[in-house]
Amino acid sequence: MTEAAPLIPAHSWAIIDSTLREGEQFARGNFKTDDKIEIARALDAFGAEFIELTTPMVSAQTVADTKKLVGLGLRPRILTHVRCNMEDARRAVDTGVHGLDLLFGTSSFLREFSHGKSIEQIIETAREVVGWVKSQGVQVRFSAEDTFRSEEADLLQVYRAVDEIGVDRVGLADTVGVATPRQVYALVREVRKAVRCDIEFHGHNDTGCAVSNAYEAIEAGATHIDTTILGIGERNGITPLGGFLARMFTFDPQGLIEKYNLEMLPELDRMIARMVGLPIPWNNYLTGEFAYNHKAGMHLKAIYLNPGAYEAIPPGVFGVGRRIQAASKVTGKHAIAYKARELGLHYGEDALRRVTDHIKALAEHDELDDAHLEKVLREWVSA
Ligand SMILES: CC(=O)SCCNC(=O)CCNC(=O)[C@H](O)C(C)(C)COP(=O)(O)OP(=O)(O)OC[C@H]1O[C@@H](n2cnc3c(N)ncnc32)[C@H](O)[C@@H]1OP(=O)(O)O
Ligand SMILES: O=C(O)CCC(=O)C(=O)O
Ligand SMILES: [Mg+2]
Repeated sequence: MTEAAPLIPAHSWAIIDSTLREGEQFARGNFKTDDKIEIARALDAFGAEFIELTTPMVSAQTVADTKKLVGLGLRPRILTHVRCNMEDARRAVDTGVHGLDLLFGTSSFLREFSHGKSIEQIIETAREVVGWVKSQGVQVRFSAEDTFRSEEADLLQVYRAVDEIGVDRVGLADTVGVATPRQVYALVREVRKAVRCDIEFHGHNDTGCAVSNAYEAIEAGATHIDTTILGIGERNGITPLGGFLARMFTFDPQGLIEKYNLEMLPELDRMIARMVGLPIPWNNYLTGEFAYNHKAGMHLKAIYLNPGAYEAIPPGVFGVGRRIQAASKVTGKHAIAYKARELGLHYGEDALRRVTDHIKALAEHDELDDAHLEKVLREWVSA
């Protein structure tokens, strides 16, 4: 019997990691040349398909860093994120990057308060800029910034036009993190019907939907997802690499294992936490301190028999360990018996009930660590 094809095969989408672009817009993101090299090399070792860099318009240092990163000859394709105008495009192509991620705001907010251009002017400018970038043999993506507060008719007009001009991808950006998963699915579906090129999704996390929105985008036909390590970015950030991988792992575990060096995730998260001077959040996807902490008696009974009973994703695949917290007021006799057996101790049924109740009572008042639990278990046997 052949295995059923995965619901969403891992080879149907790629990661554009924007830690070195969106991540530089994070409150504490201010990467120096050496940091950028370390991040880019780590993303290469991990297997990210694309690395997006901040526009070279920022500074001479950014131009120099961009050239240096391109010169490393890494496997991920190096992209830079630039406004849709000829000056920025020329400066970007001069750095030797493999692709330009162009953007132009299409919502009334951005047309009125940012660049002041009409939809017709946006298309006219895109024609000139995209045409020129393509003529230089460089990949190009065109994104409608603030997509989900733009008029659908305007979006389709813009996307169809840039598709005809010859972009490699169009981008949908949930710039203020307002889109719902259903909206993302519906709009990507419409865009999928309207263009032949690839489709990229960039989602902010203001309303907590960045991972689900990225997933819905893929389900609807998107081919590229923007992530950053730990989700760093403007305000509270974008789709985190780890959260996105956790989501996608459940559909095609083997595909992800073959595509990426998943065991590197804790190292990537620690690297960025160190560089931005913040701890990894305790509840972070996969790598948070308590992401694999098991505590309740009912859970522990089953976990000892088969960890899959209370884990969607085996932690070892992502280089993470599990923690069994057996000594608490919510523990149960199976967990205590298991802990005792590990110490070579065995209790009859009555003794097990009594020692379990004793531990639960102690834990009502005090935090019990493993050493304290061991002491209680040993004393109970000799008492
Ligand atoms: C949602 C996002 O994350 S979008 C990406 C945001 N990234 C960045 O801003 C990159 C870092 N930015 C910078 O270093 C600077 O903003 C620069 C170098 C790009 C521009 O700096 P300045 O010339 O000082 O302009 P400033 O930042 O104040 O204003 C933005 C300018 O970009 C224009 N602009 C905004 N969006 C676009 C666009 N998509 N295409 C072309 N021009 C645009 C605005 O109209 C404004 O131009 P104006 O001076 O003619 O009014
Ligand atoms: O270029 C894009 O698609 C995304 C730009 C961006 O960071 C955003 O809109 O939040
Ligand atoms: Mg963004």
